[in-house]
Amino acid sequence: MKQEQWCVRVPVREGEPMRRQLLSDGVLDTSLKPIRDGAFLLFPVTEPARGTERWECETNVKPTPLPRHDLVGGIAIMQDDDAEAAEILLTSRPSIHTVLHAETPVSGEYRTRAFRVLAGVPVTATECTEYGMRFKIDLEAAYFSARLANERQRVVSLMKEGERVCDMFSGVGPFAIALAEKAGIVFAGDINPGAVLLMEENIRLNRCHNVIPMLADALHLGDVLTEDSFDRIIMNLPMSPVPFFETAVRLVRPGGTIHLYAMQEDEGEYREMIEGYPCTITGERQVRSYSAAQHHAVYDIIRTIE
Ligand SMILES: C[S@@+](CC[C@H](N)C(=O)[O-])C[C@H]1O[C@@H](n2cnc3c(N)ncnc32)[C@H](O)[C@@H]1O
Repeated sequence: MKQEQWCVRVPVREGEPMRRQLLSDGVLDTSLKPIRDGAFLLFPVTEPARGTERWECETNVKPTPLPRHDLVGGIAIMQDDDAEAAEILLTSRPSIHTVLHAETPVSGEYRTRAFRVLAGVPVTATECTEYGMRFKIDLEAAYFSARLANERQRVVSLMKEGERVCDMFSGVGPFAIALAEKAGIVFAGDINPGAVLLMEENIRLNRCHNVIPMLADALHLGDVLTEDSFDRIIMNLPMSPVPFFETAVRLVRPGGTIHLYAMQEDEGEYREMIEGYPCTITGERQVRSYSAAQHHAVYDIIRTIE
């Protein structure tokens, strides 16, 4: 049977890194095998994005297509409430211990979701690895997205050794722990006690002696941390960053950088707000698509040297 499929094309020698990246982005269609086309490999993906193409394939479709899912550590998350499909998924992927159905979208102050167990071990906790780091997570207790793995590495690549960093909305600590590799010190705060507990475990697990976890409302960080002292600020609360931007500008030193994450429909939606401060935007890029209308964007911002 012939069918059309969205694929990402890469030279064969770049196949494995691309497979890992697509897997960590949660877009690799694991129900289909990669396709060899001369010197290239085509990886079937579950959603079209920049750089994907339509490809007609006929011979490599496995008999039972797997249901669509996101993978976080040993947990598969299905949008469909289909226990039969969940069992198929569980039995065909030995690394999956639990299949969950997301009953609500990401919501509330803690940015969490409610889940129901469809198959496997009845837990919402798991461990995942990202660029050699290990993270304990509990999907119902605290936010975590594996789709930001490459973005965290992009920020690491921009850093100088010994930087003083503040992660204002750190969750279970993936940014703080990734950046700790180069930073002198990272202050990492979150308002969710469950997230801070997991962050403490992850700091221990990854032996990051330079990360200071804090149970803190980001609005008040300016009262406890030294103003004008940070080389870099991470602001990953993309649904509502505006009330916190003033604090970020207070904390960062002149010439230091703020990475502001924001959910937006059109490019440049936050430019006017940012330009109301003594700041210069040095870059704006799309990190990932979020829904048909919105994408998760990052603005790289430098505090102006007056
Ligand atoms: C989108 S998550 C980002 C987590 C983490 N940076 C990551 O990439 O996985 C936003 C986090 O901000 C936290 N949060 C929400 N409001 C906050 C506030 N006023 N102060 C501190 N943290 C807050 C939530 O609990 C949540 O863990």
